[in-house]
Amino acid sequence: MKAEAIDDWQQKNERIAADLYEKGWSLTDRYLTEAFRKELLEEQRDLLHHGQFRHAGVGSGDSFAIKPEIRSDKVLWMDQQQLTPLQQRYWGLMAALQTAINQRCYLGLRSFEAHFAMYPPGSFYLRHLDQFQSVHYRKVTVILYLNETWEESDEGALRMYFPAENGSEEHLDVLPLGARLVVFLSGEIPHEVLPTNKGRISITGWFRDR
Ligand SMILES: O=C(O)CCC(=O)C(=O)O
Ligand SMILES: [Fe+2]
Repeated sequence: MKAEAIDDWQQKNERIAADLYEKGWSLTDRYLTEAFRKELLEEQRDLLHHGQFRHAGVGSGDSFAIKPEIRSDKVLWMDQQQLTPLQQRYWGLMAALQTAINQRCYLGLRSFEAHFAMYPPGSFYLRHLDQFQSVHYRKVTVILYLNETWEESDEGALRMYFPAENGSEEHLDVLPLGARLVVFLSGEIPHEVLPTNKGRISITGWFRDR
């Protein structure tokens, strides 16, 4: 990579880490080049066509269950031991982001896990936190959208909830625009995926402290 390209990533990562420190979440558009986004999308479509995706579940360990009334997306976990060259590039970007977050936020992030996600038309994920009751090691959520195009009428926004000044709550809707990266504290920001009208494709990852 050219020196200025590395500077560019470094700057993006430092700003994301600063946002996370100051307000607990961050949004970056054009996190990836169009070429890289398209390659990741193609690879994900390929894996989908080969039937490798499974219905996602909720909870972990003994409490894991497939609950289509709570979430109806399909996922494919990446295997760190068997990453394709393209997935390695994504993993490398996330490693750099993890370093930037650790330097700024002292979260002690030590490992990363990620899955491809596909929300078929009509699917959703009801309001939740990304930390499970019994499992606290997910510290930071990072979602990268890969969609080719997205209009307001396609719906399927990520809705994040925040405490408002008067003790009530406000929310922010974020459309899953291609190459958009959303990062937030897994244990602090309740969120949901509103029903989508169109197939919705992303990679969701979590930085963990163990
Ligand atoms: O895809 C999104 O916008 C959010 C997905 C999500 O909340 C999750 O996988 O835990
Ligand atoms: Fe989530």
